[in-house]
Amino acid sequence: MPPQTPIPIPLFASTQLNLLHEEHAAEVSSSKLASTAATVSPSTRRTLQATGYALTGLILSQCRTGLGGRVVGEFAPDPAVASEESRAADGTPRLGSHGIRVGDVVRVSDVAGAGKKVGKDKDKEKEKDAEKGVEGVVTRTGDRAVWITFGRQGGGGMSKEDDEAVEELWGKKVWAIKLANDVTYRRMRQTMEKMLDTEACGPVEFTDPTLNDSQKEAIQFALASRDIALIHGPPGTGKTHTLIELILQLVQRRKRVLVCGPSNVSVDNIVERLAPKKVPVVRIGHPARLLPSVLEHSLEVLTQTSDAGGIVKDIRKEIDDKQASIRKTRSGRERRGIYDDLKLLRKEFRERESKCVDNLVRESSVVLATLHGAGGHQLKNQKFDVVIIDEASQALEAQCWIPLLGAEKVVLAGDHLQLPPTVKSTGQNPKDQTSKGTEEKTGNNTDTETLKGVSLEHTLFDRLLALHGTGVKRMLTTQYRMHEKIMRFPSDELYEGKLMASDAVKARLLIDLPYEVEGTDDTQEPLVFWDTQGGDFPEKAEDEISKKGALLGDSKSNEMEAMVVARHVDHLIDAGIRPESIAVITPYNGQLALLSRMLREKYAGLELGSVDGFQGREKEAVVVSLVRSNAEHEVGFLGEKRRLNVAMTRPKRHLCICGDSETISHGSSFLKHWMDFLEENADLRYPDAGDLL
Ligand SMILES: Nc1ncnc2c1ncn2[C@@H]1O[C@H](COP(=O)(O)OP(=O)(O)OP(=O)(O)O)[C@@H](O)[C@H]1O
Repeated sequence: MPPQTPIPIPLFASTQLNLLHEEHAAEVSSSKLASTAATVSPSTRRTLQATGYALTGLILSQCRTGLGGRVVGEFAPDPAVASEESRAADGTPRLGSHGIRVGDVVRVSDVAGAGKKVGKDKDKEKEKDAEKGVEGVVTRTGDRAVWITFGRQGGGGMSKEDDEAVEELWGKKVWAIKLANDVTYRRMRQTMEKMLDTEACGPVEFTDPTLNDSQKEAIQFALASRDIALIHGPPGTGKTHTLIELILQLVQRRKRVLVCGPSNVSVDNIVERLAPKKVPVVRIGHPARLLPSVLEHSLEVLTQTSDAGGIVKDIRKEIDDKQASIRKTRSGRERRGIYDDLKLLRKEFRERESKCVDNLVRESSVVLATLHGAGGHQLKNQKFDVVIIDEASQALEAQCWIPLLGAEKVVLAGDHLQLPPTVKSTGQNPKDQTSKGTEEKTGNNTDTETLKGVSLEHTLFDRLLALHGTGVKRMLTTQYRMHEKIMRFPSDELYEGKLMASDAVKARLLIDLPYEVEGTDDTQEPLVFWDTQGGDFPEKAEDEISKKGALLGDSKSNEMEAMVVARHVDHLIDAGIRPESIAVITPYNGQLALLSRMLREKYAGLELGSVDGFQGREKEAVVVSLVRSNAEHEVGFLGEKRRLNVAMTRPKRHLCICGDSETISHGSSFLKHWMDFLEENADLRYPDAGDLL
């Protein structure tokens, strides 16, 4: 696949089909007008001419017999109605501008009776007469005439009726109107449908009975697509779950699949879930970086353990023995001889190993690697029918192209409404860099987004969506993580209200956890908002220092708000919630440092992290500290809705937001909606600054 992706054929074909349908409908409506020609007034006929549908004010000036015995009629402007301006210098009338072209199917009929008011029955008769007209194909157009060939399209010559109908036209004022060209339309449609006849994925027998409808549809869509399919998986909707079934379906269809992800964890996650399905898989990558649970599938381990690895094992032993024999040899000449042997053995070893690796990879229908790893020597010259990229909206576009070059078809799974890959300053055009702190730069602020108009944060997933529209993707719509109330806002605001909470999770509360939890205001409430508005919880600018002591830029913190967070955590823990079921997240490193000082030692197991770092994770209860509270109503990179989306979609049973609604609601319309939503739907609480101190 070249880097500049051409429009995928199915998409092209389906778009063309839609356009053809519209075109055909327009043509049909104009031909309907033709069938009511008797009631078409001269002015309507002129309008039809002006819009390219008709040619009026004609007379039949000549007739001759053309190929196949068909009659070719020459139609010239009626000299009686042609205006002075429309005449040539010698006085011959000209046709004037019109939209009738060679190849158009037209009906030529008598204009007599047009525009006359007649009784209902007579009206119908006139319509019938007019319908009689005669159909033909425009075979030539000129300045002073058009030539229309009559007779059936597709062979058969002239019928008696056609002959008579043409005969009738002599001496009459006639007009020609374009008809819906059914033959041409049908041919074009058939061609487009053939292009759409993707791989005829046929009925799919799903191996996993738990798949929901949107997951099944996404799988069918991906199987049927010829070159590109995007699977859009909002938080907790089972992207990976869906990909596993897709891989199994592809294997059943004897397709060779390369599965990639931006990180080792993302790839291992799939290996782990695929392995129990008894599909032979090979995981490429350094064993030291793989999860222990997937090691047995690693290429390096397989080279030693599989049958194919036997030939390598033998020679390895020979090398070891030779090496040992060096020590026992005194004679220099003998030693040199052994060294020579060793050299040859090592060469042989490398050759055998590379052959073994090659065979192992070649024989496995599912190969897994990170995007980066897919560029390694093991996959050189390997061809795959389908490349699947999980977490594609977390990967840089350039990375995605590593496995894609040479791929026939790609399936990308991701969610472009969560955060894109983190791009440090190295990825940015120096001209675009501002004096702002690092945190504000890694966000998607408009001033940091561009790299001479191109942003590294703009992923392939984004680009394909922008290029081809939503027709190229299918969205998974049932989520298996959040309580219904936690899901509501992100669903309505970002996912067109299409998310549904599965029955298993939609009403789950902390109090229902499988260990003893006390029923409190918090453990029985999925959504809490501690609103710090009023100016008593002001933010503070903080220098952010790197581990090596360098000044990275400024961050923000909010000590009073941190106390609200800490108190909420205290309450959760007092009610029996285990620290490991809780996460405290914040977009600002300054605040994270502060919260860590307050909570890390107090509650071992409690997770503290940045919003960005928590993407892809989940917890039973999540407390979010928004930090920003200032008279200027500045919200910094809280303005990035994908960051807020990540923050608010991490919890399963309880989400607690701490922030200043006054400052935050001024940040963007998204933030305003969110604050309004929380005010109406959350358990709204106002902390007392005096109480906390
Ligand atoms: N059809 C289903 N029926 C029941 N549970 C499901 C179904 N699909 C997914 N799940 C569950 O939903 C959870 C999330 O699934 P998975 O890890 O595949 O989602 P994901 O979209 O890759 O996750 P993330 O949102 O973290 O990217 C898992 O616990 C999985 O078992």
